[in-house]
Amino acid sequence: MTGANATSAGTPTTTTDDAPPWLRVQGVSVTFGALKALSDVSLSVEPGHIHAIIGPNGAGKSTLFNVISGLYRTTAGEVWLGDDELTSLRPHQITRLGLGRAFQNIVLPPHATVERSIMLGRHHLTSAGFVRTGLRLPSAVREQRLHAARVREIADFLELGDLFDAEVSGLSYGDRKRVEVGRALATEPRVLLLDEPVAGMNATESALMAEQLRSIRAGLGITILLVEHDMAMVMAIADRVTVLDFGTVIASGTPTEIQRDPEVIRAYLGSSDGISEAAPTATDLPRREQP
Ligand SMILES: Nc1ncnc2c1ncn2[C@@H]1O[C@H](COP(=O)(O)OP(=O)(O)OP(=O)(O)O)[C@@H](O)[C@H]1O
Repeated sequence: MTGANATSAGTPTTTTDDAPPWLRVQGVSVTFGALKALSDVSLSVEPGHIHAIIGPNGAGKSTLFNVISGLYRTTAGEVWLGDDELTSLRPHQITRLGLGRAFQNIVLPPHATVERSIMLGRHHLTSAGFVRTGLRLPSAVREQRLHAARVREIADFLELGDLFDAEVSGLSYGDRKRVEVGRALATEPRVLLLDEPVAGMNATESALMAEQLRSIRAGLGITILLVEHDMAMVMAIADRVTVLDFGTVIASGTPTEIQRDPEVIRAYLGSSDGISEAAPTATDLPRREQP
């Protein structure tokens, strides 16, 4: 597979042995009983972009992420990563193809250290089995060293180096979220899915996360697809934005285009009446609660 390589320097690098893949969602529908959570949703995520999915509560954003990462099955439609169809694959197979995901609710074991937590992301890359590792065979030891070096690089890259041996349970919320991003980066993704990366963070933590997402894109060449309710963050870092409402795509474009789109304003506010130059833009929009 492609992805980032361990180097002796502190900054991880990315191999360039093949072109970065497009992520394509084509005509995806998902139903839960009578509920249509997604209806004929299509979008393309360009390599090297930060692409945001936004929409009011219940719009289908998490369902879409769960489809892309193999946790939910589609009723119709397809998902492709480059030339690989993901639609019927299992999550670990999708991870192997280069699609990593950081979850909104942190699932890291509380007593694990930062090092152990990031290492969890490398499980599928470990070929040395339990017995070889236990016997400390040279090949297994070599492999362990490479993984350890890579984990160290990722921690340093995310400015978690000083916390390397600390237990995750003792970290601030923002640091724990960054460890979760580190775990996802350790899977060596070509495309990284981030589920509300700044939810619950204070302003300083959000600013650091935004800066690090830009670095992940620019420094590692990793495409980012994120779901986020924090509009200021989305408008500041996204190249493209896709807006979902009631399971359908109602708009797609640059942040500036999306902020002015009457359909988007209507979706968030419930009405487009009276939209004018002075009307609120999507940056100011409140969440619409589902009935
Ligand atoms: N496993 C499930 N079983 C039944 N209904 C579900 C399931 N997952 C999601 N839904 C429903 O599908 C619709 C879309 O939910 P989803 O969580 O994808 O929205 P969302 O845009 O992520 O919302 P939020 O911003 O509140 O997280 C909702 O009506 C939700 O109740």
